[in-house]
Amino acid sequence: MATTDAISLSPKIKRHKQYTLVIPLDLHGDRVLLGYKLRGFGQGKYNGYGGKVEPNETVIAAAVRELHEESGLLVEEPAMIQRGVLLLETVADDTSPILEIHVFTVETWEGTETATDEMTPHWFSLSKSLTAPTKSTPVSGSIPPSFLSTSSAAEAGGVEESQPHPGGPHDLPVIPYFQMWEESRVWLPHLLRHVSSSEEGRGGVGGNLISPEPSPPAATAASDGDRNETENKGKKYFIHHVQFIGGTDMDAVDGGEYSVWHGMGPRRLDWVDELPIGEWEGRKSFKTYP
Ligand SMILES: Nc1[nH]c(=O)nc2c1ncn2[C@H]1C[C@H](O)[C@@H](COP(=O)(O)OP(=O)(O)OP(=O)(O)O)O1
Repeated sequence: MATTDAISLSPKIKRHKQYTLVIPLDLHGDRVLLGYKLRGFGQGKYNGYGGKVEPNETVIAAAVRELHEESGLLVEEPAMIQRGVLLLETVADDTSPILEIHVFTVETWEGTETATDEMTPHWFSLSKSLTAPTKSTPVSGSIPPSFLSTSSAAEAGGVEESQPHPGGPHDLPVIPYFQMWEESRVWLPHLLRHVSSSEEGRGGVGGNLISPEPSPPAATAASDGDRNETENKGKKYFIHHVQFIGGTDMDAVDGGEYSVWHGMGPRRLDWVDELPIGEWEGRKSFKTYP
């Protein structure tokens, strides 16, 4: 509980750097699409699709553009469902901006997911990924070993289709939360449960594939906002504030270099009725937070 109450983002004037993050969901197929990042910021991690919001670009336009550039999927702006915002701050480096990452899901698109020189697409099971595994929970063995290295068909100059899973959606692996950005294991299961429970009300994800909402492990529940899950029902957006203290990611494919964006410190996850997107749209430079 202390972790959720302790945070206060820097009262100093800090630059906000805006990013987008889009997670394609195939609800009827009970699948979530993530990309394995081959280069740049977050190399060697799985993540949604996104990037920096360019000057004079809206957040939603950037989300559409980055999704297309990195995955080949084409969506219209109205199909982007805004789900929340990550406000990530590092206290390990006073000069780093606050990363303001706008999170969207999409459920309809044109085109087929395609490997690019930046991301390789991989489908994961939605219903099996509603709780973040603990460190000791084995990640499903069905992730091909080649996915765990930075070598890929894209690097070799080819285009790699996502791997077929002959047995269908039931065979898809759990999201490899420990190969994602550290705070993803907090907010992503929340988001997936939120989407799944809203879908259940509308007839269910993947027909009747969805299992009953699981109880998260008690230890993480109190500290990561799950205690409010019942009262959060009906609220549409999450805001996840995290401070990083800096550290070495021992799970990283690159062998664990020190990063100021590692070492999750104080954090809180709130669900809200409204997201002040208008307020955030113009916040690309120095502003006082909050
Ligand atoms: N801690 C974090 N948690 C998270 O979930 N996503 C993060 C994250 N830190 C960064 N990201 C995301 C935001 C964005 O989608 C992506 C980083 O974007 P990039 O640096 O690849 O931007 P661009 O695609 O604009 O870059 P270039 O193509 O290199 O110009 O990683």
